[in-house]
Amino acid sequence: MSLPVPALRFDVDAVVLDIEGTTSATGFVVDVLYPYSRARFAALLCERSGDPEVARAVAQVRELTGDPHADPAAVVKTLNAWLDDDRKATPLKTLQGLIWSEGFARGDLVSHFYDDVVPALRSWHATGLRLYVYSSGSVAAQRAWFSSTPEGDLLPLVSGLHDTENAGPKQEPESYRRIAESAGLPPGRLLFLSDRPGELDAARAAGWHTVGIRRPGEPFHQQGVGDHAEAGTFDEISISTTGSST
Ligand SMILES: CSCCC(=O)C(=O)COP(=O)(O)O
Ligand SMILES: [Mg+2]
Repeated sequence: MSLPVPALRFDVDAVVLDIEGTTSATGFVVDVLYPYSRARFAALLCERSGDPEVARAVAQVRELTGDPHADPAAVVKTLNAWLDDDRKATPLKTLQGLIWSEGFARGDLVSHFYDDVVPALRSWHATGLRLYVYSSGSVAAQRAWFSSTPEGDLLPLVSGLHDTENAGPKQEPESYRRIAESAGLPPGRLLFLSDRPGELDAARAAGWHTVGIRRPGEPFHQQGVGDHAEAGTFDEISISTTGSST
């Protein structure tokens, strides 16, 4: 009996991965990580207000809310409201990243990956394909996420981490151009995997290949991924790398 042949085939040099809804369950992020950060915002702002990253994020919250004098309690209230809406605001993600990376380092947290993801990442990496992450979660959060997985440290598989701070918003083509430039690759040599059609549209507008990942139970599963190629799991995607860009 022969194995099923993946329907989607690409020749690229790099795959760029979204996390929530793509490599990993939104439910895990919302049910495990969000409460963990919610319980610690007040202490972080109170005890580490002098930390430059905390101070910068607080200043960004004040700017975004148009309230330059918001006190720590008001800032925490805003952060919690953004959490309730799963709003991907950069200062929220910065502060969550600080809290989560300490939680992962302490062993309180272990990340989640769908079953098909880690074998695919290992096998793609083994063929010479470069793997990058582009997530609304901060670079600090991504580093902790890939370091502390149920299958050990996966960070050595990853060539670079991108977030809304170093690349820009995920729904803007310019962000994808920035990532391609930092990887030193032409846009046609990059493949982006994401669950969100707006992100896939932006990547395609920048000249990238795209596959929408539609997993049952994920928030974007019903809506679909527009006219992008789609896969239910990473097993359905076959990637070769001829290195033709070098
Ligand atoms: C390790 S990142 C935690 C998840 C998160 O906070 C997030 O916003 C993920 O968004 P994505 O862009 O990966 O869908
Ligand atoms: Mg996502």
